[in-house]
Amino acid sequence: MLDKETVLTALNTIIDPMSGQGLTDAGLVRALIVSPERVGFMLEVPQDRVTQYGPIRLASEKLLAGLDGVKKAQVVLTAELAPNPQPQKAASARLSDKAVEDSRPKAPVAGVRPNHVKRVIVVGSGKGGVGKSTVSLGLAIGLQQLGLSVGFLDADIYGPSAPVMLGISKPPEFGADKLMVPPEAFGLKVNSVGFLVDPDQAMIWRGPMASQALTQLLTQSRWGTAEEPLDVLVIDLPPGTGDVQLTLTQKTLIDGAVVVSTPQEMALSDARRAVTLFGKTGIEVLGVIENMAYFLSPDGSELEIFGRGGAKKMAEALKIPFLGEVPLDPAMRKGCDEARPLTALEPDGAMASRFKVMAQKVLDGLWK
Ligand SMILES: Nc1ncnc2c1ncn2[C@@H]1O[C@H](COP(=O)(O)OP(=O)(O)OP(=O)(O)O)[C@@H](O)[C@H]1O
Repeated sequence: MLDKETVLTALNTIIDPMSGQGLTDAGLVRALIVSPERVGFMLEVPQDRVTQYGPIRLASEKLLAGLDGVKKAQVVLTAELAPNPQPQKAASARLSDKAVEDSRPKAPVAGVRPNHVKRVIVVGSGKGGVGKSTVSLGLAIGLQQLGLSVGFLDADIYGPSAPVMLGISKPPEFGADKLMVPPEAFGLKVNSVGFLVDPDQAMIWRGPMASQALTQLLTQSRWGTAEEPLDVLVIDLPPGTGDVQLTLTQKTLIDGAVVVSTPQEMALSDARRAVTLFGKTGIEVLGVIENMAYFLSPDGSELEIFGRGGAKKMAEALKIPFLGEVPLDPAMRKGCDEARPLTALEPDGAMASRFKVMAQKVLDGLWK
């Protein structure tokens, strides 16, 4: 089986035109993924040099494709972080149908990206209790298992769950730079509104107070450094489409959103509202996930307890990607309650594979 060392050594034979060093030594090989399905990395270069590196991208892809045992090679050319503030991404061409006008990303919104974070995604749901936090965490772990550095911000003021799901009891400490240092759990950098306040108090926060606390968690946490920026920050939003979600999505430069729903019509109509909210704030919806799609019974049959397929149909109707379904799995519930996330503990298990596939789709949407 091919390993990362071999790939890095091979890539070092390609010379970076700027530094004269091999690509690996020059630090240009980022987010390297070596899996049985594919080998790939992000070639991260200064913004004004992107065109110059086109041939290097092609040469790297060709080299990877020629390595023994590689089925698919993919090199994504990306510009280094620009200073804040940056304009929000332009509207997506995919949401063009008149019928889904409301869910289209509108005019670009200026927002601030947290320092040293390359991409920010939000995970939302219209309705509470659909498993948004469970799915957000699964996606964050999936992205990390694909080789990225990942942060997880639990912004759910109505029910912060990261401290319990990940077993973190101590709030973050402050560094010399007066920034919060997010504690690490299962390879993720984690911060949560639950570390700042008693959850019972958070429930009764008025909109502006809650928004301010969330902005603080976002911008005053040391997610990454200039030398080691964070690849992706996953934000678990509070359920619904109220002021808090609106303010957060307007003030922050967000690269994409994922919407979680269960199959029932009630949950779906709320999920549609969440898609609309993202559209209004100029955020591209990277996809929809159907949680609790079915229950796999011990005899192997798939029981569709809440119905199945509604989220996929909704995604098709709104012309947004469907990322996949997550079955009801008691081991998943138990893992969350006991701070033993199933997909982190069983990285080769069926549930982890499912989340890796969805994380890959998110990744493809973020770095297209
Ligand atoms: N696919 C699943 N299989 C089994 N249990 C699940 C699954 N998804 C979520 N759960 C369980 O359902 C409960 C609610 O999930 P979670 O807290 O993730 O929902 P939420 O949408 O974030 O809720 P809230 O809106 O209250 O923040 C939790 O006990 C969780 O472990």
